[in-house]
Amino acid sequence: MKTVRVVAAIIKNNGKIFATQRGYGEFKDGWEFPGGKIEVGETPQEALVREIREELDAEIAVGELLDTVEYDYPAFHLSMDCFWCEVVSGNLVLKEHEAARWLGKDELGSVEWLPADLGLVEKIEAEL
Ligand SMILES: Nc1nc2c([nH]c(=O)n2[C@H]2C[C@H](O)[C@@H](COP(=O)(O)OP(=O)(O)OP(=O)(O)O)O2)c(=O)[nH]1
Ligand SMILES: [Mg+2]
Repeated sequence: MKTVRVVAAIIKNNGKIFATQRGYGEFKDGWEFPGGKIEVGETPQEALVREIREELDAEIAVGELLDTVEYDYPAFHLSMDCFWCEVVSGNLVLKEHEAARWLGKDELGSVEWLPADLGLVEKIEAEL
C-alpha cells in the first residue's frame, strides 16, 4: 500500500484548539486539523507553514511534535506528523474548509473527526 506523508497543525490559543471541516473530496464534511501533504524537498515544519498559509492565510510558529499518527485507510497508509502550533499573524481565513471551530477540552468530542484522528484527539484532550 502507498504511504501518504501529511503534516497537521494543532493550533492552540487560550486553551482551545482550532478544528476545521473539510470542504471537498473523499473526506468532505469530516473534521480535521489543518495541514496537508509534504512535498518533495520540504521538512515537515516547512510543509506545515506552507499549508497553513494556503489554507488559512495565516503565519504560524511550529512548536513540538505531539504525535505521528499511523493509520491504514482502505486505499493508502497515512503517516501524519502533528505539531503544536500558534498563530503569529493573520486571521485564520477559511480558503478551503467549509467551517471551523475553536474547541476546548470538553468540546473535542463534539465534531465528527476523520477516523485517523480519534487517538490523536484523546491525546490532545489529556494534554489540554
Ligand atoms: N490535513 C489533515 N489531513 C488528514 C487528517 N486526518 C486524516 O486522516 N487526514 C488525511 C486526509 C487526506 O487523505 C490526507 C491529507 O490531505 P489534505 O487533503 O489535507 O492534503 P492537501 O492539503 O495537500 O490537499 P490536496 O492538495 O491533496 O487536496 O490526510 C487531519 O487531521 N488533517
Ligand atoms: Mg489540507
